[in-house]
Amino acid sequence: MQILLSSIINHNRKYTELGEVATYIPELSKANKNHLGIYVVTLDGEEYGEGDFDVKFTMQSISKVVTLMLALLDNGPEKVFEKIDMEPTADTFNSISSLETRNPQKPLNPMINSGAIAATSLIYGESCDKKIERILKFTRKITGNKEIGINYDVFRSEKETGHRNRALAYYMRSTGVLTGDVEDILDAYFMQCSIEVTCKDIARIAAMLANNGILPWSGERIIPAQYARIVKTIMVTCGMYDESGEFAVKVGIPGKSGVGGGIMAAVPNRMGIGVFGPALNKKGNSVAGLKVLEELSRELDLSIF
Ligand SMILES: NC(=O)CC[C@H](N)C(=O)O
Repeated sequence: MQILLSSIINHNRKYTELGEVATYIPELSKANKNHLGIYVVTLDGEEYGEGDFDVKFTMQSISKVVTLMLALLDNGPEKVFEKIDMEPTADTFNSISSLETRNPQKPLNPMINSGAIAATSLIYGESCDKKIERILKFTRKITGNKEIGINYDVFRSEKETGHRNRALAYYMRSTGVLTGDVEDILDAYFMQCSIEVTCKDIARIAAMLANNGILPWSGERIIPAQYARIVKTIMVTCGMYDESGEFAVKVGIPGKSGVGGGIMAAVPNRMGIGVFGPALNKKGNSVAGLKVLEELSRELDLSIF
């Protein structure tokens, strides 16, 4: 496995040249576009890291999986899916149009920004501080990494420039999807996106999902198997935004990407994978990260289809 991962990282690094680091959140533009790393956690207890697997990056949209799990634990699936739909979209992750044209009362799914902001609003805790404290605690528990925290430079950068998310949130406030203080909900959303991790951390979250909600290394149940199934299904249909179809065909693993360059992939009953490469394609997914997962899936026959 180590040799395989090393060769995959080495010959896919050239693809980092084909993408660009995100600049719409100014702080993210400081990333090194040539970084590429992978970490694998198998369910029988083996771990492998290659390339830039220990470089820190912010979760960005990968955090949407964490907050969906917590929203499910807090409210149950019925209440969550009364507020947020579970339908894929062919629009971009920050699209506004579908909110009005499809169903003003329901963002399309929890993996795009509108649905994720709604999911964050459902997390128990009357203020941003309370919600984020619980999100951090939950993330530390799943990853086993007590050091996990927020990159406040990225948080401030997004808070200052996140007008599009602000537009989505105020629109949802007007249609009753959100209740309460919109800025406070947005702060919680921007903070969850700014949680700093490495490939290892997201591989561990993926391993728990791959293991149907149980931490493979301790046997501790984090979420019911039914919630793990819901989350993995939504990752398949919506996790790579408007590239989810192509990802399902080429990689075939429940995955979730973020504009920080991370991709988290949960191979049911086999392994959790964390990939990092901040050079992104036009859809906001890691260019070389996709290539790495495509090759690994082919080599180890990981597609669930
Ligand atoms: N695709 C992403 O990773 C988007 C997350 C980012 N924080 C945003 O809201 O725009």
